[in-house]
Amino acid sequence: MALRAVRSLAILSNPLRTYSTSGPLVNVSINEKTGIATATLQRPPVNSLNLELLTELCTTLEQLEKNKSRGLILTSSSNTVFSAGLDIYEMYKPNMDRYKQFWTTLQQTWINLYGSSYPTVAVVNGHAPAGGCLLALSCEYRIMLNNFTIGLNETKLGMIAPTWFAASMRNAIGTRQTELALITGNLFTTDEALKIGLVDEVVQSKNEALEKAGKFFDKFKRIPPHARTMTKTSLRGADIQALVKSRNEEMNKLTAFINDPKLQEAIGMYLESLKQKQNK
Ligand SMILES: CCCCCCCC/C=C/C=C/CC(=O)SCCNC(=O)CCNC(=O)[C@H](O)C(C)(C)COP(=O)(O)OP(=O)(O)OC[C@H]1O[C@@H](n2cnc3c(N)ncnc32)[C@H](O)[C@@H]1OP(=O)(O)O
Repeated sequence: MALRAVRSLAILSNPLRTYSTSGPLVNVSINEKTGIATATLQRPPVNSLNLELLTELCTTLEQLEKNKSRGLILTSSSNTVFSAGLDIYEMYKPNMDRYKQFWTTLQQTWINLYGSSYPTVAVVNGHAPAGGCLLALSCEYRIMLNNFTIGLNETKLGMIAPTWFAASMRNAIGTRQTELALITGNLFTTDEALKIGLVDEVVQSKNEALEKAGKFFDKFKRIPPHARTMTKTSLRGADIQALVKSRNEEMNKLTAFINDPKLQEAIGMYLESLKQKQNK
């Protein structure tokens, strides 16, 4: 908490620096006038989160923190998919060293995004199942385009959403709605998501979403950054600490979980069903 406060106070005195962390899978641009960064996921066809994409995103978030960013918009280069969630191939017959690196990077990406000192907006311009929903939930504000779906659907895949996925959803929609959403693995339509507060605004176009995102950032023009950050930390810090404490234990459980032959069979069948869908 104290460190974050010191960092936040530094924001008041340091001029904004420009920098570039763009990579092949995450394009980063900075609006020179506002200092707001836009990170665009660009891993066709569905921005599934593999180790390489997560590593780039994680590094981008670290750089934004280091450079005292004014804010971040997280969005997708696809017109139909924000992110299809974790790359299922990272969990299918995995190489265990890579699998461990993959989960460690996912955990760190979440810590960096959910706990960022700078304001964050997800412009959800397409479907956002599972890990895609997690990324959106990790931001402070979600603006979604109409006619897509969003949710933590892990139970439908025979998996369990880790506790920090659940905590991120609870932070947005409360315990009751989270329990219902998780046990049913529901994917919400945009309008349903708006109704329960899973997203904050629904818009018709990406331009409109970007305009609304600008209005969200404007709210902080007259708020001292250290007060903003400390308030966010007081609300989200416990969720982050819980993961930090249980990281190793979670990795052991995840390792045992993924090596279960029945789960591997189920994942194989799910991948097949996704392929079949394309052939129809
Ligand atoms: C404490 C310890 C215990 C806890 C245990 C925890 C256990 C582990 C927890 C797991 C958590 C998992 C979270 C996840 O994120 S799992 C991923 C879930 N994602 C999904 O179910 C989404 C699947 N995809 C879709 O529904 C659609 O693709 C959609 C996003 C709606 C886009 O549809 P469309 O535009 O029609 O595209 P296609 O379906 O045709 O897909 C195009 C190609 O992309 C491939 N694809 C899709 N999704 C994924 C994915 N997530 N990973 C890898 N690949 C994916 C799809 O197969 C097509 O491939 P191809 O062209 O080769 O046929």
